[in-house]
Amino acid sequence: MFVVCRSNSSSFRSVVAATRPCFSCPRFPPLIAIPTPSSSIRFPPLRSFSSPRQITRMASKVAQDQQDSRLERISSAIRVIPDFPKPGIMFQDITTLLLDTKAFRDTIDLFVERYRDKNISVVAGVEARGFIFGPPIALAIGAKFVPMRKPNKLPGEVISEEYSLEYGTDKMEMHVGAVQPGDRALIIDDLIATGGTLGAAIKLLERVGVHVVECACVIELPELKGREKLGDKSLFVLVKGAA
Ligand SMILES: O=P(O)(O)OC[C@H]1O[C@H](OP(=O)(O)OP(=O)(O)O)[C@H](O)[C@@H]1O
Ligand SMILES: Nc1ncnc2[nH]cnc12
Repeated sequence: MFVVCRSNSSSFRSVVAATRPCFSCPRFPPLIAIPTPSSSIRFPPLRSFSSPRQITRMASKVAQDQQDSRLERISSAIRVIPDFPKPGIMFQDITTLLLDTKAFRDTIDLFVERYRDKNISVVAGVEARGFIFGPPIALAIGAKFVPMRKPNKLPGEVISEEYSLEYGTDKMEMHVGAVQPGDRALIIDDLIATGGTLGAAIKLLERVGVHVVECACVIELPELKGREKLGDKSLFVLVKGAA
């Protein structure tokens, strides 16, 4: 699995190669502190920085390393289950990510850091797993949360859009009146595979005059070329997995 922070519309990209075995949620063994006699401690020489630019470069390297370590932790916390829900599917299970409070918080923080200054008025979450990540992001950036639901779940008047999936077909519905023309939306889901789901969400929102600023997912399965279904819409993902 690749740890990646990627948007197809910007140069924001930090990639660290990492592997993620199936079935497990591996953790690094704890570091063991070995007592050292104080007389033997050797400190590296202090470096002097000759220009503010060098200091800025150091600071951005530190920020980059912190981001990469967050992405690695998120990647490691996602479990992969082969042959679920049917043979040939490598199921990316985010429930293990939710058990890791640091990785879950980092996931939300990375999205909030990206979207808090983008003037987003609606976070549209796709059922079911977009309902997990969407609301905390919406609250943090001061946007309303709108659920994009499976058919016959919403009680009010709905508009709907059919779409095809990696394993079947489905329909997505949204309440009439939940969004207004001119709203600026972020669409959030846990994963993009073939892109059918996000494509349907974009269509639903655009049909009622909403501007979709970006789609965001925790995981992308690049082999399935889901990005191609999004037209010119930008997609931001944290990690990539094998289909
Ligand atoms: O890019 P696509 O090929 O459209 O697939 C991605 C969608 O598939 C999964 O949901 P699923 O349809 O399995 O529904 P669930 O979250 O309710 O289980 C996933 O959570 C995405 O919503
Ligand atoms: N491989 C996969 N893992 C989890 N959710 C999915 N939705 C579509 N493909 C999926």
